Amino acid sequence: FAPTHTLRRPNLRLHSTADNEVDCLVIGGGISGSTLAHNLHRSGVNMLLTEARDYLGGNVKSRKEDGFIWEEGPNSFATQPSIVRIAHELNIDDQLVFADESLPPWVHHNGKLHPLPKGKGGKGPKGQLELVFGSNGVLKFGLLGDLLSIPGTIRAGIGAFLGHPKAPEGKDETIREWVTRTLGEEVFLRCIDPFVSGVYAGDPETLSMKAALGKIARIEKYSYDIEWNKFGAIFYGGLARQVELTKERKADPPDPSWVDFEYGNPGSFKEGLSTLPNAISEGLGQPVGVPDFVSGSKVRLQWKITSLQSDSNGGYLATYDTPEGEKTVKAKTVVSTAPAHALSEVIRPVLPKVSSLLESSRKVRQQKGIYHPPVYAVTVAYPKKAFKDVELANHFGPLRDLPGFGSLNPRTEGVRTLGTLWSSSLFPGRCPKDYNLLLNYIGGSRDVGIADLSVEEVINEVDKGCRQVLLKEDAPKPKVLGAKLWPTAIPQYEIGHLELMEELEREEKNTPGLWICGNYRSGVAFPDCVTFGYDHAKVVKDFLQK
Ligand SMILES: Cc1cc2nc3c(=O)[nH]c(=O)nc-3n(C[C@H](O)[C@H](O)[C@H](O)COP(=O)(O)OP(=O)(O)OC[C@H]3O[C@@H](n4cnc5c(N)ncnc54)[C@H](O)[C@@H]3O)c2cc1C
Ligand SMILES: C=Cc1c2[nH]c(c1C)Cc1[nH]c(c(CCC(=O)O)c1C)Cc1[nH]c(c(C)c1CCC(=O)O)Cc1[nH]c(c(C)c1C=C)C2
Repeated sequence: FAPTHTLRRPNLRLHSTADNEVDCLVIGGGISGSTLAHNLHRSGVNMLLTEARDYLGGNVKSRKEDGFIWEEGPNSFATQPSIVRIAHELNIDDQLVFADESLPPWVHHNGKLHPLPKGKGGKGPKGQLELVFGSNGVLKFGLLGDLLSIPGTIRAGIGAFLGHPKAPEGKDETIREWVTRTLGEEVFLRCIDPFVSGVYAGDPETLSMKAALGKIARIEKYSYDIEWNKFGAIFYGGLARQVELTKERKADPPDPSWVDFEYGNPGSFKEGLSTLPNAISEGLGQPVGVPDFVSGSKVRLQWKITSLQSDSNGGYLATYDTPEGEKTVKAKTVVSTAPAHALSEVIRPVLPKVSSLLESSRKVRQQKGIYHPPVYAVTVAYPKKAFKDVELANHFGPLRDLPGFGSLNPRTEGVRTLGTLWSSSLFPGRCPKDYNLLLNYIGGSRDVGIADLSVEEVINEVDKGCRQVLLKEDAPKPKVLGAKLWPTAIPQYEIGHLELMEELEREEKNTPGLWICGNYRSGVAFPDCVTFGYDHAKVVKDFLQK
């Protein structure tokens, strides 16, 4: 094929042949890229998966040591069919573990823990209105302990059952604006603010409601769509969403050969989430723990893409920095799943406009691009006897048993840690019996200074937070298992995000066979990434067949 070179890169090597030639090149071996590669390979596409790090999984990284199993990145997934399907295909379905569905998330308020409502089987809090969003966009109504005051409950009740002011025409509302308009300030501060921390580590004053919590934002539209409700009372929208969801699930039921699962139930694998990318790696011919070139493998580790250009045959030529020096790959189609901030320079030759749209997609705030704040994941263990001697509300039992998903700290409560996952309560075998294992997330959009602290300082902050919420005053120092900084952790779907994505889609039409994807486009949740891998493989296959 014809040599490719541009004036912008005078030092570019001229290639008479590429080191590899494939039908589909996948850039980035996180959960999005590896599941895509698995599906492409399975459907017979000649593909290559390239990853800058020395392992597959991206920010999914499970560790095991001294009788403890813990996660450095995501903790669990809300189970969806795409996960059960891929586990079945990879023959790791016997490794799947699901948490007890009735374990609620708790919110720390006024020195006490308050349970948030859970789906079926939960011991529903008693006393006040329960009004909480599930991430699938279903509003759960019921009774909510004493987390809300009586005026707060009345305000939420009016918004939920009677109606609320309409959104200003055409405005991209922030999460804070949307929630205070529909349900009031108190629901925002005590329920939604911590929920936003627990998903985006984000700032509800800059996140776009439609972009970040689109499924929930749509319940307002559903409520207006219902003829007999003219005031937007979102309860009816919640019902409409539930009906829609039930229809969707009936239309596409799980395969009878898959293991039984409950939609949305927190899940993982016995040895942690890395089980999935590890199984994909093995399936693609790259043994786990071997970062070097393996003959016949469909994976290249430690390959960092530096440039992507069009070639004269309508395909693409990718250049990589690798341990063996510069390498090139010629591909009919290319899918990038690398983070936006890693990609903007790479795609400048093919998509200059998208390149500048994504230009500042990193740690700097208030610029173009997609903001990715830093988050520390700190795993610590304390002996069970170090936990406060208190009984939890709603007959959940003693705090030391940690009967829950975890605890969230609203920004109003003076605890720096955003939230603590009660890892050893969720899945079996995560730590010795006399310990509780806690995964703490600290930092995020509202606390970017966390990245400037020393590891010891971060661990001290986490220990202090655990003492404020969970531990006795005389609790011993924790056993620290891991403290991992993700400098650009989770893409923030801020005001203007949807417009940016629309522009990306328009520009992408100029480069057939090249797709710029990732968790900043198809959703940040682990199951969203797995579903993307399944859906996008079909898009690539269709394109290649045409
Ligand atoms: C701390 C944390 C906790 C989370 N908790 C949860 C949770 O509990 N549940 C949940 O559902 N979701 C959670 N998430 C979100 C979810 O884990 C992520 O959205 C998901 O793992 C992203 O996968 P990805 O493949 O899209 O991106 P990534 O994992 O970022 O993968 C992108 C890959 O591209 C590679 N790359 C970068 N530059 C280049 C280059 N130049 N050349 C080649 N490769 C390159 C990177 O090394 C990386 O492996 C969490 C995320 C974080 C950070
Ligand atoms: C406090 C900080 C964080 C906690 N988790 C995350 C952060 C930043 C990251 C995260 N957690 C979830 C997602 C996916 C979102 C989705 O749409 O499903 C992300 C990006 C999952 C999640 N987190 C909470 C719930 C209820 C869920 C969905 C269920 C599941 O995946 O099993 C709430 C929650 N997050 C954290 C805590 C301590 C907590 C509740 C107590 C930590």
